[in-house]
Order: sequence, then structure tokens, then C-alpha cells
Amino acid sequence: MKFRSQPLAEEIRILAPAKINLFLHVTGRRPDGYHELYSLMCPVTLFDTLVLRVQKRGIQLTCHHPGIPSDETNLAWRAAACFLDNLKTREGVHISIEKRIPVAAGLGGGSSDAAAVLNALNRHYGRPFSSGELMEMGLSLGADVPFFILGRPAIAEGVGERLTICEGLRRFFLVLAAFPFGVSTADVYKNLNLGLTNCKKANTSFALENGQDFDILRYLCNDLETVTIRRFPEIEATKTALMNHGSVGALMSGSGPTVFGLFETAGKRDSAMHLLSTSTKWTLYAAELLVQTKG
Ligand SMILES: C[C@@](CO)(OP(=O)(O)O)[C@H](O)COP(=O)(O)OP(=O)(O)OC[C@H]1O[C@@H](n2ccc(N)nc2=O)[C@H](O)[C@@H]1O
Ligand SMILES: Nc1ncnc2c1ncn2[C@@H]1O[C@H](COP(=O)(O)OP(=O)(O)O)[C@@H](O)[C@H]1O
Repeated sequence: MKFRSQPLAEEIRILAPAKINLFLHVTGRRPDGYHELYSLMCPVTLFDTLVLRVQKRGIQLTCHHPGIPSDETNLAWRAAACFLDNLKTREGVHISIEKRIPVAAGLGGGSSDAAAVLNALNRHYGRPFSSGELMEMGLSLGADVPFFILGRPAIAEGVGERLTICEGLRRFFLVLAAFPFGVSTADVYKNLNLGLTNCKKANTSFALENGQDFDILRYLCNDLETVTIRRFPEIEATKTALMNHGSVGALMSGSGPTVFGLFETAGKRDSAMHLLSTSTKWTLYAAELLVQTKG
């Protein structure tokens, strides 16, 4: 494989965003146990920071977060190993991760770190792989990784690998309410009873095809809430609290337990943050949807 490398000492600094699922319908279960989705995913302005330094040999990783492995099981490490193997180079990389995205929280932090490494190494080596090839590598690491490689609001289908860019999404401001501990995505899917899910599937094709403004508030729904709320009833109370403090819509993200509230202005979001911070044990983050504004 032909590729162009840069000087080894160069430091590559990247921001890896979290995501939320504005809707998430589970439409079926595959024979291998994975679930088919129809989900609108959007990056949000809460970031991990990764610093990469390409080196002569070997992969090393530092991350001081107690819930995150610093060895070859870290998704960022696995992404680097996968990329360098495919490139057939013996060069290695040192990765350091400053973790801000809550872990096992339904915000996709590990997948985002992995995608950030794949994208950054591909740029560093002069783009030897197409985005389709990068997404294939990403999918071998996790179902959400292709979305983060794309890095834009998108409808995800299949297990998450079939992506359609969603243009007409309004910019909303967010409060993210994170629980003090996480849930296992695998457990949530395992405990899902498809007979109990009753989200009305959003008909987004018209808006998607026409690039029209997309009224997401009509479609907020997450089939995985049926599982995670059973275990953490506080999720429901947190959604209600957000709605009582000016949110125009509130939902659990992904497999949870993080809940997000959507606000029309930064001011309304900030006053809700202020009022809720005195009364909740959840950790609150102010953020906004990462959408491309027109014009
Ligand atoms: C639920 C979602 C919604 O965006 O996100 P999170 O809440 O994890 O952030 C995703 O579907 C999670 O994607 P991701 O976290 O990448 O999943 P993976 O690591 O590939 O899989 C973890 C486990 O979840 C189950 N899994 C995952 C994806 C999928 N479409 N169906 C599944 O059944 C499988 O049992 C798998 O072993
Ligand atoms: N770089 C990473 N960042 C976060 N979690 C990681 C990372 N590498 C491995 N993991 C593991 O992946 C699991 C899921 O983490 P995360 O991606 O934050 O959750 P979620 O899928 O709910 O959004 C955790 O058990 C965590 O220890």
C-alpha cells in the first residue's frame, strides 16, 4: 500500500464529539443477535480530546479515567491497530485521551474515540483509504463507529452502518443529564422485548429528500427506554424535570441512562441548568446539536 507519512514527531490533536439518538426504533433482530435500527443520530458539543503521536514502533495509550482501559482493549487502541495493520506499516502511535464524555452512558464516547483515531491516521498518511473503507474498519470495532466517521447528523439503519445524511435538522441547545454509573449496551439489547416497543416509526424520507426543516419534536422516541427505565425509574423523573424547566422535548439517548432535554435558546437551556443543578444528583452538561447551519 502506497502512503505518504509526515514527520514522526508531529502531534495530532483531535476533538471527538458525543452523540445523541433523537429517535431510535428497533425494527428487528438478526440471527447473530444484533438488532436492526432506524435511528436519527446527531453529534453534540461535548468532546473527548485525543492527542496522537506517530512513532517508529508499537501502540501505547494513556487515559487517566478509572472506567477506561489503557491497554489493547481500549477502542482507540483497537482502531489504531486495525488501521496500521490494514496499511501494512510497522509504524506505531502513542494516543492520549482526555475523557469528558461520560462512560457507558449512551453517548457513544468509545466509538467516537475510535472514529477520531481512524480519521486522524487516514489524514496523517495522505488518505490511503476511502471513507467507505474507513467505515468498514470502523464497523468491525463497533456498530456506532461508522456514524462518527461520517461526523454529521444521519439516519442510521442496519445495525448502524447504513447512513443517510440528514440535512434539515434545526439547531437545538441541550442539557445532558448523566447518571453516576453506566449501563451495558449488550445487556440492554439482550433484555429488549420487541413486543413491548411501540414507537411510531418516523416518516423522514420526504424531509430528507427535500433538505427541508425537520420538526424533530414530533418524532422523539426511543425503543430502548422500555428496558433501561425499568432498571432506573429516575430516568422518567429526569425527563419530567427537564420538561418542567422549559425543555421542548426530553428523551433517553441510545441505551442510556443519559437523558437529554432540547431547548430553543441557549438562555433557556442555561436557566434550566441553573435551577436543576441544585435539585438533582445527575451530572448536567450544557451542549448543543452539531448541525451545519444553512447560508
Ligand atoms: C444503542 C446504541 C445506539 O446508537 O448506542 P449506545 O447506547 O451504545 O451509545 C448503538 O446501537 C450501540 O452501538 P455500539 O455501542 O457501537 O454497539 P457494539 O459495541 O457494536 O455492540 C455492543 C453489543 O450491543 C448489541 N447490539 C449493538 C448494536 C446493534 N445494532 N444491535 C445490538 O444488538 C450486541 O449485543 C453487541 O454485542
Ligand atoms: N476509548 C474509550 N472510551 C470509552 N469507553 C471505552 C473506550 N474504550 C473501551 N471502552 C469501553 O467501552 C464500553 C462502552 O463505553 P462507551 O462508548 O462510553 O458507552 P456507550 O456505548 O454507552 O456510549 C465501556 O465499558 C468502556 O470501558
